[in-house]
Amino acid sequence: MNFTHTTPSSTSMGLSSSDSAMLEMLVPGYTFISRILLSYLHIDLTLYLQQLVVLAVLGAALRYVSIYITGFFKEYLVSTAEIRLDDEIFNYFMYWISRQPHMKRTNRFVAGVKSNGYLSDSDDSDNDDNPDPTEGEWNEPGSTEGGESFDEYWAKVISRDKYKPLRFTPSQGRHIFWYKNRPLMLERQKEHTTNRYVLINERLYLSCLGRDASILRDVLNEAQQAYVERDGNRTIIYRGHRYYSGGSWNWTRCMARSPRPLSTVVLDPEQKQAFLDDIKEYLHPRTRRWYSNRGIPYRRGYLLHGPPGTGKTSLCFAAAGLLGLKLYLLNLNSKALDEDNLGSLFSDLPHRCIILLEDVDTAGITQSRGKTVAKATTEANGEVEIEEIDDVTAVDEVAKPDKADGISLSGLLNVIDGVAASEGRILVMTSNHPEKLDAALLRPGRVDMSIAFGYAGEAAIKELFTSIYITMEGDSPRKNGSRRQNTELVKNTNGSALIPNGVKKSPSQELLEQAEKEQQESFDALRSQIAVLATQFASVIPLNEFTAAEIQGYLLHHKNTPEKAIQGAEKWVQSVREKKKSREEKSV
Ligand SMILES: Nc1ncnc2c1ncn2[C@@H]1O[C@H](COP(=O)(O)OP(=O)(O)OP(=O)(O)O)[C@@H](O)[C@H]1O
Repeated sequence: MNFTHTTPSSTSMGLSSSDSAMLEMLVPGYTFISRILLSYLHIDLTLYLQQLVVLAVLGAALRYVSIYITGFFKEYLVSTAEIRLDDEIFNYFMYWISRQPHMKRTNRFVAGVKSNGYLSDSDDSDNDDNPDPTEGEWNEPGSTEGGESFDEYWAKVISRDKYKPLRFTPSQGRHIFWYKNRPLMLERQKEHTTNRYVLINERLYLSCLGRDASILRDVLNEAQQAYVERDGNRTIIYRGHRYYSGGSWNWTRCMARSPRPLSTVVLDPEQKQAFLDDIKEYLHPRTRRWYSNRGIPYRRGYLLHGPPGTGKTSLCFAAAGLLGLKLYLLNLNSKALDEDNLGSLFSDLPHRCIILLEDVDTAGITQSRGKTVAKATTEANGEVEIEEIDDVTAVDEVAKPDKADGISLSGLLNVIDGVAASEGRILVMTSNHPEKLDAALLRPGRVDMSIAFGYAGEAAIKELFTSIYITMEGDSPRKNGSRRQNTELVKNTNGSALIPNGVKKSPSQELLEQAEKEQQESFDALRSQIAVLATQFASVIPLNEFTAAEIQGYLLHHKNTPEKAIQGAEKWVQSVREKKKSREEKSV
């Protein structure tokens, strides 16, 4: 007797195992489906084998052709711009697109209270990057606009703060929208990453039909313009930062703040002017040429030194605002920052900017590079005097032990002015103890100018007092609203409808002149009154003992009552002295 062993998957269906394997390859799941159909519905797929094979081959061919055509289309008939999350353009584009009318109509969007989502953890509606919409909105009781009490105003602000403005950006996937009568496609893609520290990484692809990508550049330029216009004249601050442990460091925009007028920084006017003139001279185009003609690296460094709270950071910030420069902050104390990252941060700096390294003496870079070191001491005139010393132990009390992590002195020196160091930037270092710094860090080329900030002398005390009590543009009137009335007058008389044609000097013009004169007189009277009070205040405060920050802090307690500030000054001096003494005793 002849037995032939058959299996359902081969002979019963008339298929060899190689045929099944081929079908399985063309139609994944074929074997499973055919068995189910045979068992439950008694449909034998092998009867339709020819048709099935033709269909499968056709399907595979179609898939291949469609991939090829899509690839061809993408490569030759479509232009695409890629936008990466770690670049500022991502913010520009998200800001721009969230304000486009089609974002109101789309049914697939990401809703959020931040415009960018990830780039900056502090870039939300609560910080300075988004101007407060309620700023200057309060109408005092009795004002012509219809006043409200502070409590009413505050209740309004608080209830508005509960609702952060919502922003809508396109969700993951493809979106078609129209720009200048042309269809554009935006694809938002989440990046797959194996790094467990990276929570989100994504890219945008902006495409248009045709090989001419100028429309994409137009969109991106417009996005940048919208973003930059929003900043106005505010000073943009970046900080060196990394997204996740082990990742690379980048400059992240952290806020945009109203510029600080240089006049509000109390410092010897000559020093202030010298600092500003020096920066301006450095930024002048002829200086760059001058440097390059002589082969001198085009770099400038400043050291601002003095006790805490004497205005070092304020001066740097005011200079950035005045010159419209971006400010880059970097904390050298971070153990996670290594020399490679420091180098790449410096090389990523734009050509014109201020990079501020605060408190360099605390950054663990105080150890010397070699055997011959120098001891830096601050002279009475504020200059940092450098004295060469052969023995390393001579500065032992200021030298920290080698750090396992972070930046070494030679690492810092290399990025500041090594062969690969960037050019064009303004480096500002601040220090509370310049005498602790290695002479190598202070030598010309690295520090070209040093400015000493000291405790407040008589002129500084008077200036601080005056700056608190003088009425400035934008201040609300403190009493009876006389300033506001004057402003109203200016507004009304400026209106063209109030000045009849052909009349040289209308009654309203005369009124305006009269009001301006009165305003000037009352301003002069106020100024001289404040000058007298400032002299009284300066006579009570011991000279060269308190920092500007301390004096300012005290005056802020009496910001509407200068007389009270003078009366309480002596008591305040005593209490601060006692606090300092007890702090010193504790630290000994
Ligand atoms: N010379 C000054 N003129 C005007 N304001 C000052 C001055 N010094 C300090 N202040 C005020 O004190 C505060 C602290 O000032 P700032 O941060 O500039 O001091 P700093 O010298 O940089 O201090 P630190 O060494 O601690 O960084 C600020 O609010 C600033 O307005």
